[in-house]
Amino acid sequence: MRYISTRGNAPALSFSDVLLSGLAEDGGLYLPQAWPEFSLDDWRSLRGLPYPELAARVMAPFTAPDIDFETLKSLCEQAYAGFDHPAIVPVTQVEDGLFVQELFHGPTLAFKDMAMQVLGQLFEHVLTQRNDHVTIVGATSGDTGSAAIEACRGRKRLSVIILHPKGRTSEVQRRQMTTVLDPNITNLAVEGTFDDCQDLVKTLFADLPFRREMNLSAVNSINWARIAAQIPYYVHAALTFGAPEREVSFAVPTGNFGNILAAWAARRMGLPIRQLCVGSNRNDILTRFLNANDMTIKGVVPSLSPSMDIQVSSNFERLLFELLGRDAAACTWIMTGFRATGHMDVPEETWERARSLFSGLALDDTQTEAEIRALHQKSGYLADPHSVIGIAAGRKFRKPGTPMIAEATAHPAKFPDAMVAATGIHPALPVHMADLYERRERYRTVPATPQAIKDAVRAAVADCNAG
Ligand SMILES: Cc1ncc(COP(=O)(O)O)c(C=O)c1O
Ligand SMILES: N[C@@H](CCOP(=O)(O)O)C(=O)O
Repeated sequence: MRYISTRGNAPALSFSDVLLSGLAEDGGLYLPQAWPEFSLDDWRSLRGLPYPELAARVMAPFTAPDIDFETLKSLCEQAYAGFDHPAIVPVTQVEDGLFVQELFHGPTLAFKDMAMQVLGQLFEHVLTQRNDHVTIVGATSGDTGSAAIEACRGRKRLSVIILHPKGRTSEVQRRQMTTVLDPNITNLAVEGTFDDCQDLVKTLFADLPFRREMNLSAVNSINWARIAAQIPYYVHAALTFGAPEREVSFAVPTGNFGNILAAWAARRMGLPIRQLCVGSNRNDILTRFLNANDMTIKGVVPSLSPSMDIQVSSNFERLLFELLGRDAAACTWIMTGFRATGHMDVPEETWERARSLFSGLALDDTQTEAEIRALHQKSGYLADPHSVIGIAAGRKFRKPGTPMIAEATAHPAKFPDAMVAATGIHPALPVHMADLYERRERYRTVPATPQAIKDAVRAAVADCNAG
């Protein structure tokens, strides 16, 4: 498979090159040159497979010919070996016609592990083949960072620098990152929001001399490999409910638009998905867009679901490119205008196309807390402040006869304060994290300027080489 940029001005690359480069050199995001399409029989042949094999079969068209199927299968088996549930992505019913697929059974208790554990294996495999080293610079609002750190710690061919917004993650999320002391891991607490962190990462990638000097790579969902590894769980859930003979719908708590874009990709590959429901918190730009074609940045406000405190949803660009009929010039024009003005001018017919498939619901903190409490009282299910927003969106938009599957993206133990406030229950951390509050932390606070981040990246790589 070859990949093209949404901005149309970067060379087409193979999977391995896309994995290592992350963002396209023209500032765009990579997408497959042609979408693989699975036949009804292809979908049926995946039924009953162990999750790692299913994941490899779904990802294989994206990674070929660079990675052969047996290698990919073995990498997926290693990636999911440490998950604490035999089904990897178990599904539970919470209400009539409303189900929850739990994506938080990996080492850092969030859905990011689903892709990041695979990425860790892929990086190791490709870099060993090429005898190369990359510097990963990533931005996190709380979960990507720890998942990336866990997947990459101790790997000699990777230096990892993670930017988190200072004081805007939960304490568990911060400690999951800052207590990892391996020499190839650096944590930067940035004086700004997640959007600032993400923008700084993109600025570093746009500085081509720096990018080449440091051999920069990405672990955020701007890296296509992340999206590719998030598609299989939608396939797994749909097959469980009778696909391809029966349609299903999904509801996804959404921030950077990566998770729900993976669901859209599964649909584009032929999986019968009826509706895609976006759940937002007070940072409701996506819901405002879907409801009123109002994609205007209003500034990020802290919420009970910090990982979704995002206003610039990077992966929306991939959807936009597709909805525009892959018109890279139009996509570039709209994205450049968005960056300059903070308002995205989406043509009416493009918006209508988005609305025909996606619906959006936003909950503020009071509503989120009430939803956690009500769901727990009615069904006994304890959902974290992110997952519950997806569940509420699923309930609102569910159509009779079509199962609605809401994605549970984080374990409630990552957000104890919100859980106690809503239910009085303090969910326990798993045994491997039981001493998290006693572990030593290491991070540096930096201003939100490109120069400060560049200096910190150079210093981190030099330290790593010296160590
Ligand atoms: C727990 C949790 N839920 C939801 C989201 C939003 O997912 P996405 O950014 O893929 O839209 C995130 C962060 O990305 C998250 O960490
Ligand atoms: N919510 C994320 C933000 C980054 O999203 P990504 O999927 O693009 O890595 C986080 O928890 O860091």
